[in-house]
Amino acid sequence: MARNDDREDVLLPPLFETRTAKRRGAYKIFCFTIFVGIISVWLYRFIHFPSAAAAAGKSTWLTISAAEVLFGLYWIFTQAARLKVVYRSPFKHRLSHRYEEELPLVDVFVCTADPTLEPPLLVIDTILSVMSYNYTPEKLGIYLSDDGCSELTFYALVEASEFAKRWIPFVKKHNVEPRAPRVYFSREIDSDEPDFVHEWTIVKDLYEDMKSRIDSSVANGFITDEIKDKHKGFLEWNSNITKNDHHSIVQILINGWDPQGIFDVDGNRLPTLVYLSREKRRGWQHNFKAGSMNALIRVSSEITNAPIILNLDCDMYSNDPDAIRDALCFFLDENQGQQISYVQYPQRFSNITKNDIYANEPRATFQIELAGLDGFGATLFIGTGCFHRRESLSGKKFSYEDRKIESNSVKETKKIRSVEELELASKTLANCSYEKDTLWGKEMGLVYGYPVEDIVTGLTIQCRGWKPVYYNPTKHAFLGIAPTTLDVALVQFKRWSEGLFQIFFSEHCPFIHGFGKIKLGAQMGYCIYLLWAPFSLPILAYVFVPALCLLHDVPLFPKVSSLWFVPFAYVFGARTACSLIEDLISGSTVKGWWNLQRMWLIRRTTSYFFALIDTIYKKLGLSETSFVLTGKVADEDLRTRYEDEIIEFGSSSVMYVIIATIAIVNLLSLVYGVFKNVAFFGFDGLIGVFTGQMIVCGIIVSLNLPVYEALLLRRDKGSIPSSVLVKSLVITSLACLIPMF
Ligand SMILES: O=c1ccn([C@@H]2O[C@H](COP(=O)(O)OP(=O)(O)O[C@H]3O[C@H](CO)[C@@H](O)[C@H](O)[C@H]3O)[C@@H](O)[C@H]2O)c(=O)[nH]1
Ligand SMILES: [Mn+2]
Repeated sequence: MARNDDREDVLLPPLFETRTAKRRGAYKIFCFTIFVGIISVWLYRFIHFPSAAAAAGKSTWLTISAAEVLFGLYWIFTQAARLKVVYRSPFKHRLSHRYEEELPLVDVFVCTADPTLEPPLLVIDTILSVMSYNYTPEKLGIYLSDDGCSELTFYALVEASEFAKRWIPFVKKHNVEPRAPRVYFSREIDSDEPDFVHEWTIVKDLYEDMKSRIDSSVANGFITDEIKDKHKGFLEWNSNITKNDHHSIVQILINGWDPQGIFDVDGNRLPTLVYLSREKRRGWQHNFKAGSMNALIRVSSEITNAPIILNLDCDMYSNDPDAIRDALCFFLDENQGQQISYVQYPQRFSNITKNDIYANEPRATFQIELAGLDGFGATLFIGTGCFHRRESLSGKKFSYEDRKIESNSVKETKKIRSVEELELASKTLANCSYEKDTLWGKEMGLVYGYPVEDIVTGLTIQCRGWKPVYYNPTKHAFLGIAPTTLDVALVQFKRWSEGLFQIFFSEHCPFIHGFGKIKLGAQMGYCIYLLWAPFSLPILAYVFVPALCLLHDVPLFPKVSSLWFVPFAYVFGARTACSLIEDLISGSTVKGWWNLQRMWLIRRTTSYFFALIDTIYKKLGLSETSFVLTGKVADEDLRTRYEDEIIEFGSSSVMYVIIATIAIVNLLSLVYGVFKNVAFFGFDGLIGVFTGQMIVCGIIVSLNLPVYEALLLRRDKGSIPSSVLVKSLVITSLACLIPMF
């Protein structure tokens, strides 16, 4: 990104603006009142510690007090992310005006790993959407990394490179969106102008033809010889190749700089398009997505070497053809741009239902928390939808001195080397042995050793002095596919919470690694996420202890008439109201908020808890890090239920046993508590010494209504199998026998 030094930088209006959220003063006062409430709760627990003669047991009291102390501390962390919320807005017209001719090269990395879970058609939809950016094609390099080493995926990419010749001129001429053909053609035609309709029909037919060719290859599971003859790339595959054992494959499908190269039907150039499948061998660590990103960084440096890199998961199509320009406003801003290492967009999805049944798009997190971390210069890197400065991704420390080294021209060597030479040279860079005894995965590229390579990499980049930014535009820049079953959603959260907790427990712990390098607020902000797994314990305590104590007539909370009841009620009420308001102003619905509360309860008691256990296992060396891929396809029957917002259980996962047990224990206690207390004391019983526990059970029961339904009423494939019901009834009976002391 060469800067023209003749320009009077200081006089130029900035390319982006940063606004700090207003009314933070009032919020701080409100926070303070909650804080006082929390302290009072702690104080109550301390002062009223049961004496030997008291009805309440010491251990239960201790457990619940510990849970409350942890909740309070966690709440403090969440407030760190709310102290300085900032919003960014780029000015892309200024960018075009000032830099149009000298805009930098941009490389786009798309990662895929499995042709079944991530169907090739889905992958090329993403590829085609980024190929059609409103950006000079010569300046775009698109790379697909295929960790599945699948001939089918490669074939789909070959087809896409052909289809692009028709697709790109069509979308650019008519300015249609979204530029992902699968999504675009699944919608109604958006104009009745004859010329357009004509062209639309032609392109759609081409798309349908391509789709059926790809679909039938996928259905066959192999590529016919007739197809194989059409591209030399297929020669790379032989019968010995498996997903986990194969040589490096690099195929440059479109060489965007070759004068005799490939042009679209209007005679315009097409972006460079490269297929990569890094070498895999038994006995070598492949490091999941981080490994593939690092291979991409090296291979692309040999071919296009763009100073800016956009990285996307294979299901994240580009929904805004101008997204590159928005992002460049940050990097090219004369005053602040130099220190910006990456521009992260929130992870949005195309298949979210109105009330987001699995809470896949946590609105307040996107709108407030991540923006709050940005305020501390600690924007999280969340793995996809992120523009990077190649330098910062390659391990460089930020310094003001050597800031003018970036280039915006195609690597000189590239122009004199043939495609074959380039392919040969880059293959070596994707070999297993290449990284041996190097700093890759440690100080260079994405960091290895964690299933959440993104968060830890972002943290190390910040610790090297860079200041990433978070940008949350109204028009979603990228749209992915969110899990549509509870199982998949919970497994995903298990991977995340496990990976996050591993970071906390490693040399990369923000308090250690970030000490003196990032702000304290940022370190605390990171912990909101890194501590998900251990925070399953206080929640588990809170869903079981009050309920079981109620069953055993052991009181845990102050009487309603006591003054001590006030802090409990206030902290709970104020926090609930606050989270509801935050979600509503961030665009959620009341039902969406309620669904989020249910998902929090479920995740914390299942995914996070299992993650905690597995982390301990790993620390003891009993198991290895794994990466369970998130499925991106759903069958018809399931899709209808998803669209109707009915939770899909449909397996007998142990996680469901926990969910069902919690639901049953609390229902039982609530019924017992209400009957017993009303029977003895009438209305006074309802507002007596057990009120607090009845409220806790009541809330858990109401969050679990869909669980009872799935356990008892539903008969569809998504209901909870009766084996789960039986197991949880057994556990419930045992739990009820535990003495509460
Ligand atoms: O060995 C692997 C495993 C995964 N992937 C790719 O990584 C991406 C993310 O995998 P997915 O199964 O979709 O996981 P998600 O939970 O949806 O991913 C989120 O969480 C990951 C970290 O756990 C981040 O890497 C992702 O960017 C982020 O979207 C996909 O494109 C995969 O193809 C690889 O390339 N190689
Ligand atoms: Mn994903």
